This record gives sequence, C-alpha cells and structure tokens, in this order.
Amino acid sequence: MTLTLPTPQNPLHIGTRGSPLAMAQAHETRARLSAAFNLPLTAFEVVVIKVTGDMIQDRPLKDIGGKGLFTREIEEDLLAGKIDIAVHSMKDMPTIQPGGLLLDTFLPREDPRDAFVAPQMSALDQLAQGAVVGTSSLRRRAQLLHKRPDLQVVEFRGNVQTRLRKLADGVAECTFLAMAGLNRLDMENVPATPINDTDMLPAVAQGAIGIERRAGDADTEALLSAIHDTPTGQRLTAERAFLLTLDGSCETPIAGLATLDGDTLHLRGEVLRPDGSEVIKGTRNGPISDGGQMGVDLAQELLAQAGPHFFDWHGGT
Ligand SMILES: NCc1[nH]cc(CCC(=O)O)c1CC(=O)O
Repeated sequence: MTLTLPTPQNPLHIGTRGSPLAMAQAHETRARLSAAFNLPLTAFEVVVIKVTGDMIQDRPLKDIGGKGLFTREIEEDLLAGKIDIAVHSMKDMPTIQPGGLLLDTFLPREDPRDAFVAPQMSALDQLAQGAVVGTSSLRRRAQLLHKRPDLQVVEFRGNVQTRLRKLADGVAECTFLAMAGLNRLDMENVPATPINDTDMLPAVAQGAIGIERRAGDADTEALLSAIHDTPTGQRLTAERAFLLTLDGSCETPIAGLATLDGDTLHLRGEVLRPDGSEVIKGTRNGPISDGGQMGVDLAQELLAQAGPHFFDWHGGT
C-alpha cells in the first residue's frame, strides 16, 4: 500500500482552538509533519475552530460542563471530515474519546511542571499570611490550600495572556501557569519560577500535545506515526490509566506524573479534597510495558484509602 501525501492543492487540515497556545501547538505539529516528509508548509492547513469553553469566560468551568467543552466542536468537525487531525493539550482531554476517533500520537513532552507567577516573588513561601492567589484549577487550589490554609483563592479563568493581565491589574498577588505553555509561547519575560514536582505534582499529561485522528484513516495514521514520541506515549499511558480509574472529572482534584529511567517507569499520583484538608498519595515503580496496569493499581490503592466519602463534594461555592 502506498501512502498518499498531502500537497498544497490537497492539504491536510489541522484543526485547533484559536487561543495563542493552541495555535502554537498546531503550528508545531505542522512544522514537524512538514519536516518529517520534506513537504512544504502549505501542504498543511491550520483550521481554527470556535469551542464553547473559549466563548464562555465569565463562569467557572465546572459550572458550564467541564473538560469536553474544549473538544466537542473540534471532534465533530474531525468526524465530519472538515479536518483530518486535531491538536490538543493532553491535560484538557477526557480519558475516553468518541467512537470513531483515536488519540494516540504525542509530540515530545515539554516541561510538565507548574510555574509560580508573581511580579515580585519567586516562591510560595514569600506570600504573606492571608495573601490572595488566583487560579481556576481545582487541583492547584487544593494543593495550595493543603500547604497554606491561610491563603485566599480567587477564580482566575482565561488564557495565559488574560491571566497575566489580571495579575498586572492587582486582582491577585500571584498565579500559577504550566511551564509548558510559557515555553511554547516563548514568554521569557513573564515573572515565572518553576515549582518542583515534589512540591506541586502536575496535572496528568501536563505539557504533552496529543493529536487525534479518525479510526481507519490509514494515510493519516502513517503520517502521524512519523512524528510520534514513544517515551511521551509511555508516560501518558500510565498517567491516563491512573486518571481513568479515578474517573477524573473537573470536580476532583487529581495530580499524576510518570517519569522514565532506563526500562523503569516511576509513577506518582495524588488525590485531594477540594478544600485541601486532605491529600492521599502513592507511587509505583515497574517495567515501562506495565505502565497502564501501574496506573490502574495506583488509582485503586488511592481509592481504597480515600474511602466512600472522600469525593463527596459537589461544588456549591
Ligand atoms: N487548562 C488550560 C491549559 N491546558 C494546557 C495548558 C498548558 C500547557 C500544557 O499543560 O500542555 C493550560 C494552561 C495552564 O495550565 O497554564
């Protein structure tokens, strides 16, 4: 079977959200595909798709329906053939894809850590008693309150640029962003300090870009296999199995990170009560090929420790 390559006359359509970070990720995907097959950039066309999550900026995500809001329209266009691939931040992706779609291509992972972002400070312990911190992430909020119950957390939605503007306007004294986003947008001028993953365990899949395709589209499958990063895929297999077993939704603060050392995969995971009052953590080490099962096992261990009432929280505030 021969592979039909895209051409400027018949380009491959790359679907993405329109945020600056999403656009940077789509253009990175395009550059990698063009380089892998020695094709002109014009053999790939970036198609911007409006998604509900980007249009509603004034309400917390958990009130308007959570993660799927950033992907539904894009996945519909992919299934309808309006685009051929969709580029996503893996941390925003549900663990199960709609029928007919596969999400199994990953670009080399960026720095998975969170960054502490504040104009005058470089670490959390410099924040005064009772300081106001801005984040819309339930995970970051719970992790912060666990360490510093004195802090006041205010909702901070929007893309990287919006959040930096709120910080400049004095809405909060600091905020938290993924290092990956800052690096991909070349924002060296942002006052950001990476936080050790031992101090703040990142979200599952943070820093990883995933590319979704239609099942059965053999040409696209062959194209994507040329830019897939196997180590990133191995790490995400463990982290996403952990998330899936915990049934992670936007309402449950969950963190997880896998790292590789030779043939060994090391997985750390934690679940928190949203108010930060309790954290349950665990680790697994094993052969890389067991990553998925290690994710399941670790999640089951944490669920057993948490007991039936740990997750009894349904927003309200
Ligand atoms: N939820 C928004 C989102 N999705 C992915 C990233 C950052 C890039 C990444 O983790 O790949 C961000 C912004 C942030 O958390 O600062």
